Amino acid sequence: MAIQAERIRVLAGGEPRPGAYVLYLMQQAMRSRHNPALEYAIAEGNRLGLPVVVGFGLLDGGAHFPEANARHYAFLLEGLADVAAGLARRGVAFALRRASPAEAALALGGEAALLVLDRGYLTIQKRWYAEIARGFGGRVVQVEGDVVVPVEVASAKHEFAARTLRPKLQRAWEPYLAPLRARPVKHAAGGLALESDLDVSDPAAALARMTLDRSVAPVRRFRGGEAAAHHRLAAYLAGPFAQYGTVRGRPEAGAASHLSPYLHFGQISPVAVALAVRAAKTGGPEDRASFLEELIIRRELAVNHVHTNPAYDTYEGAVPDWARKALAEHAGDPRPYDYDEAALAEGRTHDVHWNAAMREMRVTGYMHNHMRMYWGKKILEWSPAPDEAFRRALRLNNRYFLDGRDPNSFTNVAWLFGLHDRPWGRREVFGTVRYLGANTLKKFDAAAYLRAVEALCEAEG
Ligand SMILES: Cc1cc2nc3c(=O)[nH]c(=O)nc-3n(C[C@H](O)[C@H](O)[C@H](O)COP(=O)(O)OP(=O)(O)OC[C@H]3O[C@@H](n4cnc5c(N)ncnc54)[C@H](O)[C@@H]3O)c2cc1C
Repeated sequence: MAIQAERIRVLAGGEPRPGAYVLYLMQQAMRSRHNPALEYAIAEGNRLGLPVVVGFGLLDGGAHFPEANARHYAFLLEGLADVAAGLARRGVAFALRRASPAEAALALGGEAALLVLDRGYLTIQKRWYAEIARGFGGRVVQVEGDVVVPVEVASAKHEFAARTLRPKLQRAWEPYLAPLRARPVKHAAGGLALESDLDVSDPAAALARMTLDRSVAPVRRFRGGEAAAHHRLAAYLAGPFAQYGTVRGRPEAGAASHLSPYLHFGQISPVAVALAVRAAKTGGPEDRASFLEELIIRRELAVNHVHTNPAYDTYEGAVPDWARKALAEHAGDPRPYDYDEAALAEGRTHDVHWNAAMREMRVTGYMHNHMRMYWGKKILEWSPAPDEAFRRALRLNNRYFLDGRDPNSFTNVAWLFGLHDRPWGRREVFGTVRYLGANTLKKFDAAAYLRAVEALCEAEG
């Protein structure tokens, strides 16, 4: 199947110039399969009689993502080892530069006939793409591969809630839910002498060579890379998926896919996941519909939010007026508990279930959606002010979750404070913003959840 035209945007026009290769600067879609930007670069290379080079810019910790730490970099480097090996098998070169993505693109771009980009939606990513389009001096094409429905096709405006985006996505998605053929590479890159600044074939050694925050350790629970992602997807569809429709809200039931870290790092394509879910022999219509609701509608609602609201990472910019007003009216209410951020991060509250959720996140890098909602709502309840609660929730989210710093992170943290939601009954601290209390814990086997967290944390050693 060809790459849909709506996925392709020309950021800098003109014909390809004379050059030694087609350069694809990989930034969002860190995979060698089911990657429209890569397939586009290969098709262009074949047409122009040129090999393809995949460039990657990697900066030491903190330079652009202050919350990123050894946990995230370990996962990313495991992914890059897979990428480099997968590309080599296809005859595509891989060159890593210890530089920002924009600097890497421009450094490797001197000999490129054409530059291809993939697409993410965070402000920092948009800045890189603009810098590249300005600085390259030739044709730059961006290919959007980490959403099912291209963001501008889905909606031209900031959507009010899932219910307003859902019909638009459902009307639009069919043509985009199509498999992507891996094109044969006609001009292998074997003859190009391009060294990488960091050898990613041994991810642990590469990690040791980087300067970064090591206070948050890599986890055993998730191994990075497209091979691990596809293995996890296959195992999931063979078993737990069959219960998704009925027990997806139960954190202890094991019905979630745990694919979010792979989706965040672009190690698996959402289209490939959706197609596999549709084709799965297990599960019924309810499981399929429920999973696609989360994977496409909720996930792409988050993309819509960060894409159309540049202030997505601030309380003032991301939380709707009605909710900020309601929270301000209750800013003076006494808090039932008032913890500082260290007490929260270390899971030292009066609430054993909350502490367990925080421990699961801190030690293993993941938490079930149901517990994330409870976890975040309590941060609002137990912090001195809503804007401070927003910053705390976001900092903890992005520091400990492997899937942190994602459009989903910013959007779901803002949801805690009323984004994409409606007013509910008024109560202390929350005003008319939705409250979650002890009842949340009665909807599943909370004791079993505590045992599961204990086992998961023990397995981390
Ligand atoms: C306070 C809070 C913070 C969150 N922070 C993050 C975050 O940092 N990164 C992140 O990826 N998700 C975040 N989420 C959304 C959601 O909890 C996770 O995506 C999900 O739990 C990941 O687990 P899974 O892959 O096993 O999900 P599954 O249940 O297997 O779902 C499949 C996929 O659908 C998408 N999805 C599921 N639930 C949601 C949702 N509520 N919103 C948007 N997409 C969804 C994800 O891509 C997920 O991988 C947060 C939710 C809340 C309430």
